[in-house]
Amino acid sequence: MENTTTTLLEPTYRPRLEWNTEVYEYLSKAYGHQHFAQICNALIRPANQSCVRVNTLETTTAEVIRKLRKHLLKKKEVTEEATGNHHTGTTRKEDGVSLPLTQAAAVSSEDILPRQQQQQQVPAAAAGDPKFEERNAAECCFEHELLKNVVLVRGKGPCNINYKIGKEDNESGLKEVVVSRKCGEAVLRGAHVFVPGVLACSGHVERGEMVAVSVAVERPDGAGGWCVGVTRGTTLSSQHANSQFEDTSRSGWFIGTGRAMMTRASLFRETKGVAVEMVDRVFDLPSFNGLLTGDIFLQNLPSVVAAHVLDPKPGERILDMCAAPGGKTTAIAMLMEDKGEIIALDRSHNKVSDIVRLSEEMKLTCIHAMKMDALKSVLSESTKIDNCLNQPCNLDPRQSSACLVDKQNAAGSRMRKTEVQTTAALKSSLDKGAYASRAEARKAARRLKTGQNVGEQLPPIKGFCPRSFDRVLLDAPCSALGLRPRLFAGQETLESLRKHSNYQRRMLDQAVQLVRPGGTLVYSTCTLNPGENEAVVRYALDTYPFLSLAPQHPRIGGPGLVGGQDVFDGSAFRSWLREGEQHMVQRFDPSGPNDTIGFFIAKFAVDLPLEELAM
Ligand SMILES: C[S@@+](CC[C@H](N)C(=O)[O-])C[C@H]1O[C@@H](n2cnc3c(N)ncnc32)[C@H](O)[C@@H]1O
Repeated sequence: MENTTTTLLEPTYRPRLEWNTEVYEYLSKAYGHQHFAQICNALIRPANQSCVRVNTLETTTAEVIRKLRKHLLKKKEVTEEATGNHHTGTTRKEDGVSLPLTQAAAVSSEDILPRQQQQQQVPAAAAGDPKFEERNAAECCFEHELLKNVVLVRGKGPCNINYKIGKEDNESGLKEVVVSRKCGEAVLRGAHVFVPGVLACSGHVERGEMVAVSVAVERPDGAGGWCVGVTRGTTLSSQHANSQFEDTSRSGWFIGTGRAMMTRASLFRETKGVAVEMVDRVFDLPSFNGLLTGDIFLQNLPSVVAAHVLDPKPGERILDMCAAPGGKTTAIAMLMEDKGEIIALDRSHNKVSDIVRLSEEMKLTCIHAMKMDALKSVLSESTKIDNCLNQPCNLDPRQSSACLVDKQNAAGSRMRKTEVQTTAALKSSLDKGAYASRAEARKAARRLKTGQNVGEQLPPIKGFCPRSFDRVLLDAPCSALGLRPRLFAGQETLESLRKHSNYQRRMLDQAVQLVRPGGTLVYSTCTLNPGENEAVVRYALDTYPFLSLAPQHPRIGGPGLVGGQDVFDGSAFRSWLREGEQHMVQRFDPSGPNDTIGFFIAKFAVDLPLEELAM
């Protein structure tokens, strides 16, 4: 395996995005070399605005904006106090966007402004003027022009950070903490450094001491693989000092400075807690941790769009096939005003708990989370006959709720905590005329009444009747190559991309069966790979003639890719969209004007299968 690197040169943020060479060539060809280079440059940085979805059932967008603006003003005061940086009277132009003063203010006058970036003088009267600051907070936090339940909060970056604070008598400047890639990506999104994320640290770091924070990212190991180069517990010696990291071959990337919250020894002894509280960041995005819990949810804009595109209506029955942690599920529930039923599946037990927790936090009651393999979510003919009180489940898709069954296996199933929700789903489904035995119905009702849920036996839900949902969302597991910030992309090979694509087709095979005629199926991913996007749409349209692409509202993303590409040694030519189809899908380009993650949405209208129309 060979590896390929794409480099972005910034004064102190010099990420190099590593790719498997074949994947790099495949994507470069798909997008064109220049466009793909732009995409890579966008991937290594976070989007410069955070997207907050409002729980409109509990509060209003205006109220959230008011509270967030207040929070931003307070945060600015705290940051200035911590850094000792007050208004410098200069503003900067970053990436062609002129930033308001507050966005540039966290960088001291000593910091180098990015090369070739414009400086402007700002009237001194503005400095510290509360009205001016309020106006800036207002400009940084506003309602999305198309999505009334979305608030955008602007950040800033990349900023140059002064790593040599107090260096007069100490040439190497700050001591250093090196964190894992996952931790680094979280810090770039606005988090602090938590103990498990710390890999290495300079000797003799004391509590309260300022440190430079870098990320250890995989590099080619010379044998076709990758290595990180730092193991947990490493003591950084003077040869690791930050000045050494400033050449492009360094193993870590600077992402900011912060205050150590514990000594070096505690950093590696403790198992949890904040290790470094970030003070100055290369990308300064507001942290929403613990803020307005239950009233807001931090979510990527395209994910909110996907929920809107599904267009769920109050009272409908929706299936979210791959739902954890529940971001889109809860967005759908709010659009349904919490009326109707959403079955939210995930194959991971722990992740189902996340859906339950989020639903409870947002006070949503129409969501029934359950552990199920979406690849086996359609009941087979034999199971239907055995378990649906001998009634055909698909006579009236609007009535045919979950077929809650398999008596044979019921005895062996021990219920776990999160399956409390499943019991609720069972009762709810029964209330709505689901097909299950009377004995099971009585048992489920008794369990709910007596509160004897945990530890009790529960008949496992084996699947759903064909055509039993008004709408299905398949937010498929994917290579996630659109997620940002992404500091490493080398884990995917052509072979792994092919596997994702095949998995998605198998899921889609299930999804199409579960939508009622006249219903809607939405397919989405957070990857850039056309093999998991346009090629899956092509497969769906070619395999199921009763599917057609449906218009999407709102339309915020760009068009899909037309044509195809011969990959996988020429053994499989993957066709994408045909001319005219590209405007029916939405593709979110990380390097595009919306500055979002890479994302893809296709919406299908489901008609009656042709053979049934002929009957
Ligand atoms: C892209 S994530 C879903 C994100 C979610 N829709 C949201 O908006 O929060 C894909 C999810 O699919 C789940 N998954 C993968 N294979 C699955 C399967 N066979 N059945 C059910 N869930 C599956 C994964 O556990 C993962 O949580």
